Formats: sequence, structure tokens, C-alpha cells
Amino acid sequence: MGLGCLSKSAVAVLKTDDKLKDAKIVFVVGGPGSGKGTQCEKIVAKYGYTHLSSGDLLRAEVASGSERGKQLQATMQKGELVPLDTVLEMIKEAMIAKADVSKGYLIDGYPREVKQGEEFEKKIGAPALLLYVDAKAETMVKRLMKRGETSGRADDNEETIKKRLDLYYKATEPVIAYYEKSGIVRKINSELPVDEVFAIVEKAIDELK
Ligand SMILES: Nc1ncnc2c1ncn2[C@H]1C[C@H](O)[C@@H](COP(=O)(O)OP(=O)(O)O)O1
Ligand SMILES: [Mg+2]
Repeated sequence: MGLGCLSKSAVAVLKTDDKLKDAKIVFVVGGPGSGKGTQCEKIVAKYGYTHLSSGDLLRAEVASGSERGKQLQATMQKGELVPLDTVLEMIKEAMIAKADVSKGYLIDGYPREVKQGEEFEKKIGAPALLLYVDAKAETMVKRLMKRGETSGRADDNEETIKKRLDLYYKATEPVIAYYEKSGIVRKINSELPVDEVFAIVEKAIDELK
């Protein structure tokens, strides 16, 4: 059957979805300050992947001053999770925009909860790998307080950090358990110096080829 029987917009939707059909998708999961962004930057440099940090996408929306951005800002400042559909839509748009040049996608900071993972698979596709960037709570707090001195991020303060950590252990750690079953989780010891962490990351990515 050709596409002749479908409306123009239906064809457009099929085509954009098609662009992501064979995409190599890597979920990067870990607590706030565990070192996800740091490792992603190094993966981008070596492997030519596209780095999509849900937090960065959301912060860009806030910076744009849009109505949607204002609502997001209020939620993020409280250390809470923003509505699932909003984040997923933003990730998908960003993925499609890079589909022609990307060697793979690093989805950083998403899924934050099991439901987000399920929705991602329904609307975009299944991850080939989950990098579990693991550091102790104490280490994460220390790194975030230090980052807060220069990051200008409204959520890098002691009170919000505590909430983000609580939410991470409650909502996000179950994501790791959920994907353990499919055998795609690689645990990365992020207590080590950056380059040593990256050596472990490289092994996990090289296995994908
Ligand atoms: N392995 C490591 N050793 C020491 N500091 C690290 C580190 N990985 C990251 N950092 C620093 C860099 C940042 O200032 C801070 C938080 O790192 P990040 O990459 O921004 O974390 P995330 O994106 O997971 O929130 O910690
Ligand atoms: Mg980050």
C-alpha cells in the first residue's frame, strides 16, 4: 500500500517517526551532580553522538521567556518533575532535528521515572544502552554546591539539592531496576577522576558497535 490514501499531515508524521527508526539511543541516568553532563560531553567529542539533556532543553525554554517556560520555571525551582508530555515532545523534536547528522543519541536526565521510560519507548524507540552514572549522595552534594558557585542554576542550592536527591532515589533509581531486566544497564563508577570514568564509559559504548 502506498501513502496515497493518507492525509498530508499523516504522511508527515510517518516520515518524521521513520527518521528515528534505526537511531542508536543511549539513556544516561544518574543523580544530580553525578557527572552525566561531563561524560556526555566526552562521548560527543569521541563518538559524534548528539547530546540531549532534558534539563538543558527545559532551561532553554525558560530562557526564551515563553508562557510554557514560565510554568516550567516554577516547577523546576521547587525541584519537582515537569509534565511528562512536555519533556518528551521537546526531546523528540530535538532528535528529529538532528536525525540526518547524528551517530547516536545521548538522552541525559531522562527517564526520571519508569513511566517516562515507557512513554519514550512508545513514542520514539527502545534504548540500546543505559549508562548508570553512579556516585555517592555525599559526592553529588559536594559537586553540586561547587557547581552552584558558577552555574547560575536556580536549583543548585542546598535546599533544592536535597529535594532533587530524594526524588532521584525515590523515582529514578527504579528506572535502573526496570531496565536491568533487558540487560542494557552498565554501571559506571563516577567517584573516580573524570578520565577514569570515561575509560569505563568507552568500553560500554564500544560494545554497542
Ligand atoms: N568524575 C568527576 N570527578 C570530579 N568532579 C566531577 C566528576 N564528574 C563531574 N564532576 C563535576 C563537574 C560539575 O561541576 C559537577 C556536576 O557534574 P555534571 O556533569 O554537571 O553532573 P550532572 O549532569 O549529572 O548533574 O561535578
Ligand atoms: Mg547535567
